[in-house]
Amino acid sequence: MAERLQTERPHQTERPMIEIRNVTRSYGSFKALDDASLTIKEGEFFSLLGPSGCGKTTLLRMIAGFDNPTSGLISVDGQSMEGIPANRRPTNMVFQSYAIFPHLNVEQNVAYGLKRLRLERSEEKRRVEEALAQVSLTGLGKRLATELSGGQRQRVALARALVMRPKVLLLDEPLSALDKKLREQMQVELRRLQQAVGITFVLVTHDQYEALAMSDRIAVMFGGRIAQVASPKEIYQRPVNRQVADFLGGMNFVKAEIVEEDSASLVLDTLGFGRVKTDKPRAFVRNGGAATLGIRPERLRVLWDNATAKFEVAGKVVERHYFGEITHLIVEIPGLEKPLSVTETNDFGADDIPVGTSIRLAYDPEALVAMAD
Ligand SMILES: Nc1ncnc2c1ncn2[C@@H]1O[C@H](COP(=O)(O)OP(=O)(O)OP(=O)(O)O)[C@@H](O)[C@H]1O
Repeated sequence: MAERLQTERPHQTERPMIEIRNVTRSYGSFKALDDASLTIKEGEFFSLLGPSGCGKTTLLRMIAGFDNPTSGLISVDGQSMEGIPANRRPTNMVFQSYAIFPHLNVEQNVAYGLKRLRLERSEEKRRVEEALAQVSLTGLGKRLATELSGGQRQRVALARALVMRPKVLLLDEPLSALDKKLREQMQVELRRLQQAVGITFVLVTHDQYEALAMSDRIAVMFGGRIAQVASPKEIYQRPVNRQVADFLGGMNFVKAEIVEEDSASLVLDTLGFGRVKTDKPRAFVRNGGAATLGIRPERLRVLWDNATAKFEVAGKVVERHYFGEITHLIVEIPGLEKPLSVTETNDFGADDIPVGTSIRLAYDPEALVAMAD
């Protein structure tokens, strides 16, 4: 396993590539970014994720040098970026609106930034060809930008950034203009490309699935502040609060009371799930005796016929929604103020359960997550 991971991420190291230290960006009294601190490692695919207006583009633009912090420090590859203009930074940015020149062909577009390096013609050609191969556009060099599909144009924009061999590639919602299917295909390609070239990628996105699918780590942001930085799996399975949990897909929230607490675990009393012991999240800040217990809809499973489970809750189906391969059931549980949302595959007939049926749901206590609010 360790060997496989190494080949998958040959370039990732523990060395800090980008350091953000107490960075604030104010517009008058409004803080678009509020005291953000973050370390992005060499070779990492890192995403800044959050709703519109949370400050993610502001942070990306300051790393690129298109904007400056009101206070705080940004360094890239061990060097402070203070006073260093965008074109002298070891970073390159790919924009949402491809920003490629319609009157130039693909090769000329890709070679554009290289001109100021005054390379030998043969070297320039070699680098352009290499960049086109990296984004699977070999053979399309003579095409005009206007003769390309949206996906191909996005690749030209990528090649144009890669040809400069930056230490860090900054991507501002690069896939948001593409349709769903192409976007999903490009997500896989972008991830592969990042692993092949080994450059540190920083992606800005408001799409949680995109961030989960592509990133080594994610920073989730709200209102100018970083709420959580962790791997996709940890962010999804162990969100630090309701806001993060909610933003990363569906989550059932159950009111709980803290009855015991030590450094690593919590014992909670709930109405629907009884008394449960859970891991204590790292950033757990006690807010009196109340807490929230969360469980993802897909971690609740329908118990068929006489099957039993060590951990189960019983209730009644009040709504059923069909989504092709899965069905969403809304299940009322005595004692719970809100019904539970359950996602079940249709392999066993969840799509045929009549509304009004009494059912039992199994869960793994490992899937229960405690949150402070
Ligand atoms: N030049 C400016 N003057 C005043 N406010 C600004 C300026 N630029 C950005 N802001 C504000 O700062 C906040 C953060 O903006 P930012 O563009 O970083 O958000 P975002 O998370 O990238 O959102 P989106 O996904 O919509 O691009 C927003 O409330 C925005 O209105």
